[in-house]
Parts: sequence; C-alpha cells; structure tokens
Amino acid sequence: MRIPFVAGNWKMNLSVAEAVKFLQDIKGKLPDPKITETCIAASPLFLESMIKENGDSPLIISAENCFYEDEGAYTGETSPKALSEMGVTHVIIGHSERRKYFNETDDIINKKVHAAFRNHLTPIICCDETMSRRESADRISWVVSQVTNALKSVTPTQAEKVIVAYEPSWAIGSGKTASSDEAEEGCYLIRQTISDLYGDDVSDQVRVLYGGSVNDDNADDILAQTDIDGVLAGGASLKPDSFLKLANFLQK
Ligand SMILES: O=C[C@H](O)COP(=O)(O)O
Repeated sequence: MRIPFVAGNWKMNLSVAEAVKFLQDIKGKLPDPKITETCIAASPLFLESMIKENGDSPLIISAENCFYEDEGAYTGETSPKALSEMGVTHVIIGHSERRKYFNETDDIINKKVHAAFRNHLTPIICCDETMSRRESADRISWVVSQVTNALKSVTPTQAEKVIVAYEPSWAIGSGKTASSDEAEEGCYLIRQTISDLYGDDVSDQVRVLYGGSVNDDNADDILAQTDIDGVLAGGASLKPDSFLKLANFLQK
C-alpha cells in the first residue's frame, strides 16, 4: 500500500525566520505519517534552522535541488553529501523551473538522481509538460522520455523508492489546475512507464504526485484519483493553514 505524500515546495520564498515560525505553527497538527507523509522543500539557506526546529515532528525536510557531484570546484552549487550530513532526507530533482531557467537536461537530471541515491536522499523527480507539448502529437513520448531518462541505470530497488511528480508547467503558479482527469492521465502515464521499465511490483510502490495550482478547493478531486498518491504544492504551501488543510485532507 502506498502512503500518500503531501509536499510543499517553497521555491525562493519566505525568510529563515518565517520558515522557523511556519514549523512552530504546524507543530503537533500534522497527520500520522502512517496515514499521510508530509514534506516541505526549502532553500538550502533554511535547512539547518528548519531541521533544528522540526525536532521529532514527522515533517520531512527536503532540499529543492542539489548538484550531481558530492564535492569539488563547483562554485555556488549544493552538495548532496552535505545535505545528507545535515539530516536532509529528500531532494526535488528536475523541477520545471530548473529545466526552464537553469537549462537542466534529462542527462543532468539523471546524474542528480544517482547523486541523491549515492547520498541516501530520496529523489522527488519532476516531470514537466508545457502547453505546446500537451497539444502536440508527441505528448506521450515526451512524458515517457523524461521518466525513462531520469531513471537510466537506476536499479529496481532504488526505483521503488523514487517519488515522481507530474507537473504540467502550464498549471504551475497560473491558477489553472489540470482537471482531475488530466492530472490522473499524466500520473497514470508515469506509472505505466515505470511498469514498462521495471514491472508492476516496482510501479505499484512508486508514489506519483500531481503539482500545479493545487489548493484546498481542488485537492479533494485530485487526491481521489487512482494513480495520484499526493500533491506537490507551491503557493498553497506557503501559509501554515493552507498547508495543514492539504496535509490533513486524507484524515478528515
Ligand atoms: O513545485 C510546485 C509546483 O511548481 C506547483 O506550484 P503552484 O502550486 O504554485 O502552482
């Protein structure tokens, strides 16, 4: 059985003080992690203070990105080894904003997935879909190739631990959520691709999330879909109240 996963991605928002206050505000109000796992991905500048404040709360603290080498002359990059040493357990890889603004390719994303596993970090791999791709004939092969390339040389034991997010970029921050059918279609396609690569035993374990203008009004329909195991929320994760509503949806 797959445990639902509700994640927030703060992107380049909030301050360290606001991040700490957020954790204080949600303390003791999160669901039992056997029912829903909850996670916040934040800037590397915030992570140490967040881990300290989080204490033994079930909230998973994730990075929003990491580099594909553990150390070396890579000015300005974030070491996956250092993240792991700090107590970070998860890392988002290949978010559409990384693909768009930082030219991340499938090859770079694959290297980052391996770097995450090498450092005992669970990768939350994002799969993008632009509106022009959505309307094009090669739409399916685009989603399939992102998943296939991200998982190149990943073992079945590693693959069953990955979390994959279907995040159509036309729905990100736009207020235009994919309909629950569209979201299910994307997440089903991702699970099918993993099944084709590794078989059903692995694909049945992988959590597939939907991301793109999720909020507490539309989460109900989205979370009811067969192949959607949770959400990756941006804007709706910035306020404790709205994050808690998403986090506690399945416990209502
Ligand atoms: O990682 C999160 C996604 O980019 C969704 O962001 P959003 O909920 O603000 O549309």
